[in-house]
Amino acid sequence: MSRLGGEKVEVLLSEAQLAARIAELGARISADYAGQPLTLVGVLKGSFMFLADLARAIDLPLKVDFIGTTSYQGTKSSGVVRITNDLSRPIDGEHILLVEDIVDTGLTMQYLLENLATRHPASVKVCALLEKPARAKVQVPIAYKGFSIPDEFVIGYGLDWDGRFRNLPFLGVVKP
Ligand SMILES: O=P(O)(O)OC[C@H]1O[C@H](OP(=O)(O)OP(=O)(O)O)[C@H](O)[C@@H]1O
Ligand code: HPA
Repeated sequence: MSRLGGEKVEVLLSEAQLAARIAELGARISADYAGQPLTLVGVLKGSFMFLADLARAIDLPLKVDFIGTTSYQGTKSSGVVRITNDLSRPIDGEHILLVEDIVDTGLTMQYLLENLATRHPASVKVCALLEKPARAKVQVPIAYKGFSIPDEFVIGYGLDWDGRFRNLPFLGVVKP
């Protein structure tokens, strides 16, 4: 049995498409933050693979931290965002780039932007690999966006369905 666990999965974005776009995002971020102290904050768990690739595409002396959130059961947002792991240290005075796998309803990012603002960083911006505009419940400013995707529940490249499929190297959709 493969990492697909017997499910039929259609490729939405291939490894090559993801890599090409992440290289572009990394080059833009490198230019925009040149000469400034940058901290990437990965939103766990879904962003772990994107953050690993994005960090290597940024040619700056950056720092990395993580914050864990959860709000989904299966394919449904509960609407309640909970922090499961907090940042490891204070961020006052730092330029923070929140690195997120997907902005779907936008509720997770809205919560995090409000929460981090209370910690007095120099700036906070969002880098999201994916955005699902059709499902937005709140508008979130995404400074660096990889792809807009259709209203389908996607898996792979860090994103899960009930905890599974995070280790697919591409982004896919489960087919019935
Ligand atoms: O815009 P939203 O509707 O809030 O959805 C986006 C969030 O949902 C997923 O996280 P999840 O809560 O499933 O936790 P996980 O990252 O551990 O899978 C995803 O990784 C985002 O953080
Ligand atoms: O489409 C999705 N897939 C996986 N996790 C998610 N969290 C929000 N939207 C999604």
